[in-house]
Amino acid sequence: MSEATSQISDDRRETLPDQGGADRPKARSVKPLALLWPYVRKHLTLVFVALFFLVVSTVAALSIPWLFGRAVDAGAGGANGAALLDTIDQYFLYVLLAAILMGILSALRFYFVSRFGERVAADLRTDLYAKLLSLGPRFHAGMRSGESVSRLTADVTLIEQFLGSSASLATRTILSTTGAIAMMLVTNWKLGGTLLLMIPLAMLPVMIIGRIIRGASNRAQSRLADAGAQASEALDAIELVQAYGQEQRREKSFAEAAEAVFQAALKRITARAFMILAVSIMLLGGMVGILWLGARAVATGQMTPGELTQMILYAFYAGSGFGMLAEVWGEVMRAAGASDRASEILRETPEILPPQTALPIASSVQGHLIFDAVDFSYGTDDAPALKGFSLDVQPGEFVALVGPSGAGKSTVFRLALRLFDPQSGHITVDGVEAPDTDPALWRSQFAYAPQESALFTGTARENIAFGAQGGTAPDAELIDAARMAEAWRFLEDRGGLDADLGQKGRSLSGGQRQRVALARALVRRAPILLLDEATSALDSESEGLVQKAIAAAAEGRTTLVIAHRLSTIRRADRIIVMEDGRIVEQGSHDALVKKGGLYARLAEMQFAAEAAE
Ligand SMILES: Nc1ncnc2c1ncn2[C@@H]1O[C@H](COP(=O)(O)OP(=O)(O)OP(=O)(O)O)[C@@H](O)[C@H]1O
Repeated sequence: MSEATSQISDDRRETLPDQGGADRPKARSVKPLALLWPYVRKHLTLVFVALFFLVVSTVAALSIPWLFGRAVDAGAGGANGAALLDTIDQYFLYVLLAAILMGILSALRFYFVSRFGERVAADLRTDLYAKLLSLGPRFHAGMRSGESVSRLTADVTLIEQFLGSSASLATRTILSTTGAIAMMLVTNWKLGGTLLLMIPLAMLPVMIIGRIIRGASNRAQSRLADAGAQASEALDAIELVQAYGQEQRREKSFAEAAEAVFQAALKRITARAFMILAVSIMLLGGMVGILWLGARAVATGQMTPGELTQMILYAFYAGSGFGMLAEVWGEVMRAAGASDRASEILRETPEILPPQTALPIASSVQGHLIFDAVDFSYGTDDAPALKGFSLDVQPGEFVALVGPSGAGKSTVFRLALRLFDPQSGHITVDGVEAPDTDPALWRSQFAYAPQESALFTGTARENIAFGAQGGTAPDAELIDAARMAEAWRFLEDRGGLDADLGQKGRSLSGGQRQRVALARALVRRAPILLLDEATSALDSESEGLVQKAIAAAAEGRTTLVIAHRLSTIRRADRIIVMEDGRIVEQGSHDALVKKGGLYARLAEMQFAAEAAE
């Protein structure tokens, strides 16, 4: 086959191991590719070097048929004996040199083009992830689960394949096809012209079948992705699946998906078989046709045998070039779709940004947290989650937030942490208003322990140090925090700070996870502690330990707890009872019980059993 095709298969092999993104939607135009320009511009030198080798290697490739033709003509040129052999040797030496040169240039081209693709992909991935991390929960809630990760991985892989392979392949194919066509016309315009008219005709069935194959491939890919998602969801919740005896149903639906993948693949295979048939017939038929027309032209003296040889070789270049362009086009459009999706994220601006001139928060912070007439709703169409919410938490005070589900307790925390900003009202720490300071500095005043004590896969050290300002702290501090949080004893048994907590901390019990999460909050040494107490029942020993840990954590800090346990609530200096986004009652446990309002009712229902123990 022609040089172009063998180079293509080399590049294809390079991209084969990573087929990520084959099921990602294509764009309708190539326009979104322009969005990659800032990344391309950063590496212009690399682009020019790659382009240089691309052009010269293509020219070298195009010279080979011509040299062949000359060699053949030299052989048929009437000279004889030693002179003929000399000429043949000479021409074949040229061909050999051109082939070696082409090999070297192609290798250099491949190196620089691929390096460029990988470079841009790495930059783009880093930027995308940084942007994703900077965007608030509102943005992430609006994204389908897994979609952000797909953009980070599958879409960037498509872009990488485009820049590191398809773009170069397309440019090279356009160059070599145009060159081959020009050379065909130069060699013999009559025969060249006839062949040129035939190429598109011959390509038509290939293109049609190619389209069918691509459609079938895409369907198979998306079926496979569906089946994969289904399988990973079930395997993730394997305990639930087995507990509910859902194995067979899950198996059946996966088997259906697997069958659908097979059916889609069968269509693709059938179309491909026809493609092989069509291509073989056309290739052989085309060759016979060229030879036939060529033989006649040589016989009538319109062409030399060398010119015929070179014509055949150029026709192969042009033919495979057309085929390749049709195939590469799909990849170009897919990459355009990928860059559209990637740039959609890059164009987003975080809701909460530092102000032009950020006010500092005094280093000797007291932890005086004030909510003043705060109104907030999550979306423009959503009912307000907080309505005229005012709360003044004194430095060192321990405040318990209680109220029915959906009352707005977690929302108070989210606003305190500036994950969202309120539509109206003010939130201040030690007199500094939230929007006047850098969000990172603002958040460094808070330590937060969520209800679902989310831990990361890794060691106790990594998980506790996650809370430290700057993300690292000496081991001694981590151990202190773990001790205070009543987590050290069980961690010590598992190897101390090096204890592997398993995937997302799953090798720990609920109560243990909570205490590690508390240790993580404690190591932060922040003046304000936000604690979302776990609702799940703990055995009385764990409960006692968690209570001790909370007491230690609250020591010397302003503490807000979304409280579900009577023991925590009793400890509170003040209980804030919320309902429907407002504070409806506040005071001490005894005073509120006496009042006989919402708190008294909640306490009766929720804490009766607990109090009885
Ligand atoms: N991300 C969100 N988008 C839209 N609405 C939300 C979002 N989070 C919470 N809400 C709504 O805001 C209101 C207050 O929710 P919030 O989570 O603050 O309640 P809560 O008192 O913490 O409840 P629970 O005790 O069940 O955790 C609810 O009506 C809830 O449906």
